Amino acid sequence: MSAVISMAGAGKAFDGRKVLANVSAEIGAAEFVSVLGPSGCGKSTLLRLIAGLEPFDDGGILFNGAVVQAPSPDMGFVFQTSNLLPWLNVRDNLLLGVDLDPAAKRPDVAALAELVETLGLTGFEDSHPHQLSGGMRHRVAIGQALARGPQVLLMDEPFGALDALTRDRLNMELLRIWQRDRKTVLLVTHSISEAVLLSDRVLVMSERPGTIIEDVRIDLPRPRDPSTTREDPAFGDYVVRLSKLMGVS
Ligand SMILES: Nc1ncnc2c1ncn2[C@@H]1O[C@H](COP(=O)(O)OP(=O)(O)OP(=O)(O)O)[C@@H](O)[C@H]1O
Repeated sequence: MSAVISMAGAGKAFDGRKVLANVSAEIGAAEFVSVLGPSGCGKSTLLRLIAGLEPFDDGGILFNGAVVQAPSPDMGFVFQTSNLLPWLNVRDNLLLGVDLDPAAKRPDVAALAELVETLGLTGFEDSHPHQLSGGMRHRVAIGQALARGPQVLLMDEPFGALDALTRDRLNMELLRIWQRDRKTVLLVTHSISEAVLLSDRVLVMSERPGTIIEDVRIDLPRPRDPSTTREDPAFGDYVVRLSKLMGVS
């Protein structure tokens, strides 16, 4: 496996308090990896270190073999709360990150139409955020990250605030995009079942200072689908195993 993201003994402290300690893991090309861990263990911080939004203190974090020192256009970031600007329509919101970054390549008309189609937003290009459902707004936020054509998608609890049905739908759309484009995805989630449903591997973190205590490979057949995959007894076994590791069963 050629590592796209490689962490070796990475650590981070804020105001002298250790948040992350000795984090080591490798994430390969086109892998879908989720991160689970107790609240406050440093999951968002870890994603921000990988994204180059925050410097790490100890160890190393490499992206395609180079030390991460600053954000890269090859990494797209989807935050917990979306970054949509209310006065811009869907099209302009999708292009926001590209337009703000002189190094980013603007998708042409055909590529933008394809992105809108992939996101299920065709016909809503001229709508403004207040005219969209919560799920649609989340899809625009994912689209903002995809518009730059990144190799890696870093997602920080992007579906946390959504109802179960919308969450299932967006999970399926995410899997479809991932399967089609073979992107590397690193997803922070609080949902054990979401992590099992989507991932090739689940990294389980300890209490703060967070470190990776388990790397669980999810050997469920693909393509996956919420209803059939959840009926697979192996799915339940993974959920039980991860719940035990998380101390919630
Ligand atoms: N910029 C910062 N300055 C100071 N402390 C910070 C900063 N960012 C995060 N922290 C602290 O680091 C710890 C880890 O925060 P982080 O958001 O990474 O955890 P998390 O695992 O993502 O939490 P949650 O699951 O609740 O979203 C928390 O105690 C938080 O207060």
